[in-house]
Amino acid sequence: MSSENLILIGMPGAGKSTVGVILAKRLGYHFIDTDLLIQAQEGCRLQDIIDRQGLERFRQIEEQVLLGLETQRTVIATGGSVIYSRPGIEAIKRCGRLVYLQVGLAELQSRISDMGERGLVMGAGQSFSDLYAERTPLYAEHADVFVDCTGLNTEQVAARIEKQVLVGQIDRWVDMMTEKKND
Ligand SMILES: Nc1ncnc2c1ncn2[C@@H]1O[C@H](COP(=O)(O)OP(=O)(O)O)[C@@H](O)[C@H]1O
Ligand SMILES: O=C(O)C1=C[C@@H](OP(=O)(O)O)[C@@H](O)[C@H](O)C1
Ligand SMILES: [Mg+2]
Repeated sequence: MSSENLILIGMPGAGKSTVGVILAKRLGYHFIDTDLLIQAQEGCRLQDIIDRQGLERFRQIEEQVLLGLETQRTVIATGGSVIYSRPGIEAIKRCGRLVYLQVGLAELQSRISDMGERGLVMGAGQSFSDLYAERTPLYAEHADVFVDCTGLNTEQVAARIEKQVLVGQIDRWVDMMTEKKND
């Protein structure tokens, strides 16, 4: 594994926080969760920020935390709403590879029981399935690695990410060597 960071993206409930820490242990990497960085900085829960200061302010705070990331050899679990910030996405792209945890809508819904307390960045009148439809193409647009998590437990997802990231690195190395040979 190289020294770059691995950044987990995807819908709320996809397993970014849970799998992230398992993956970090497997790789011997550090682990950070940008949601926890926000909570530590603001001294309250995400839901409290949204309730007291609104969605727009939450998004600004999240963007500022993404822009301030300075880590190496770290698995970074992001919040599902990072995808709305162009500068935020550019910042995390500079940090490492974006790994998209793909989980179907029904599976996500079965995992998220605390929708009203989870602090989701969701417009008035928007349903979870609206959010899924809106965001899925955005995650896909920015992902470097796509991980199909269907039917896998957390350990299996972590193992799949590790394998796919490694294969991606070998592919990139082979491409580089081929380009050099053809120069
Ligand atoms: N692969 C999985 N299989 C079953 N449950 C999972 C899996 N990944 C995560 N979960 C569960 O789904 C819920 C949301 O996981 P979490 O890591 O908080 O997701 P995220 O950080 O992407 O919002 C948690 O209860 C977690 O235990
Ligand atoms: O997708 C969202 O709108 C959000 C997801 C949360 O993180 P998880 O994706 O880890 O649940 C958290 O960042 C915030 O409450 C907003
Ligand atoms: Mg999370």
